[in-house]
Amino acid sequence: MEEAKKKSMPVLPWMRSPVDVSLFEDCPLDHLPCLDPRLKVALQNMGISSLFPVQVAVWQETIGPGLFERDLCINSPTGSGKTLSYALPIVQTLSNRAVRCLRALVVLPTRDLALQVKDVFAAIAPAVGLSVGLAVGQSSIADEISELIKRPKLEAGICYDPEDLLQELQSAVDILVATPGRLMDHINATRGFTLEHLCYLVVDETDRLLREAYQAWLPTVLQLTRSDNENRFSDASTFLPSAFGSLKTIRRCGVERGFKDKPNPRLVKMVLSATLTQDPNKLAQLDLHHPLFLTTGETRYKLPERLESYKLICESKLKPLYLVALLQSLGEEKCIVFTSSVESTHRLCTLLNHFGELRIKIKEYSGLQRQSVRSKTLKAFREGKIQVLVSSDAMTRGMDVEGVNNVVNYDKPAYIKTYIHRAGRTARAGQLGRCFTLLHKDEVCFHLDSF
Ligand SMILES: Nc1ncnc2c1ncn2[C@@H]1O[C@H](COP(=O)(O)OP(=O)(O)OP(=O)(O)O)[C@@H](O)[C@H]1O
Repeated sequence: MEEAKKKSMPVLPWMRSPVDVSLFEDCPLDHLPCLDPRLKVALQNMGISSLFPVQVAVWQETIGPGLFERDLCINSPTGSGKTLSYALPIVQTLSNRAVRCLRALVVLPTRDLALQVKDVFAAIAPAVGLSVGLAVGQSSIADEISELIKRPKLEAGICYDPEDLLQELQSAVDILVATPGRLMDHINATRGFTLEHLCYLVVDETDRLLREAYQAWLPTVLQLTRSDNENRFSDASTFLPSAFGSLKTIRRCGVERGFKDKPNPRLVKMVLSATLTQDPNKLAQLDLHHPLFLTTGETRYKLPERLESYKLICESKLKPLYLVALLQSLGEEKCIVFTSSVESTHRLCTLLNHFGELRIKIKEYSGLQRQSVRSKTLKAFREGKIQVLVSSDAMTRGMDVEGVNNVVNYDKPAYIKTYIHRAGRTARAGQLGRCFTLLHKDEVCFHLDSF
């Protein structure tokens, strides 16, 4: 037991004395210190009357006594409300900005997740006069640029000297939610796109984003947001883009834009996941400043409180029949069935749709499909027009669909982390949920509770 505990002990010293989020309780909005009344109304309009524990803990480290002095590493279960935990303090802090420029950047691994997070910001930011943009490649790059960059003189019908153009371009957004690919497109080629004034960088689903280098987006962003005295430009030339549309984005020391006499603040980083890596090499890429680790309880990963996990043991060849019987018993409840590959997703979905007894709508959702098809399916699932989604792991991370009561692992997840993210599509926000895993008797040693 002691051995096991030692083994799971993080290597990094600052990870060994975390803030335990499980010691926090829900906090009614009326009792939340310093909450801007306009944001309180916006939250109430979203149906939120109190903050969840992770949101209260992060509030303390940002708006509360912590005052954003440390970078935050947040490891909190799926569905525990991590999105609002960073969105709310960022919006509240930026609410007193005097001049619009890009001050917060949130990076997510997929377009659907970015859209979801943008919706959360969009529900609160306008209440305090802030504007939120999206850079995910959903529309053409030209359309995206016109959403993100403003040309004041042109708008006012005034002719301008092309030489002055760069000076005149301004950000049309205060907060940008982006996927790494499109972010790099703007960094490389969009005139007037600058990270010069960035104050907050959020890396959501950190462990997934750190696995993928995506044109060196992270070192590029870190380099572009370093202040002059830290900036060794020659070192950067190894990865900085050649076209380099954002040469001007190198952060300057000096006065913060719109705040007279206030020095440019340090870039604050917030990194989050339900399965946050503890690997020092991976975390080193984030170049964290005096980081504070927030986690829930003593175990490394935690499942949602109200998740019920079941193992269904059957012979491999009978799996489809077991699944049909299970789906029949679940009636019209929303359910996501996970398979191990895009090919088996397609096969299983086709098969299920041939079972006449299943009087529910079943659709496939996988990485093999075009984004537009996936988005349409997801919308129909959200609206309850589809009851069952058969999905590959494209769906496992972060997706938040209301009313998903059941998750089925048709194929056993290869890793505990995969189990956590799949199961976490249900039992969100304190709701009840069930996760069924179909196993062959030789696979029963797969311990769902071994973490
Ligand atoms: N304070 C709150 N009160 C009620 N509902 C909330 C609150 N905060 C968040 N929610 C809801 O909880 C759900 C889960 O939130 P969110 O998607 O941020 O979870 P998460 O921790 O990021 O999960 P994952 O790790 O799966 O990405 C969302 O539907 C959100 O609207």
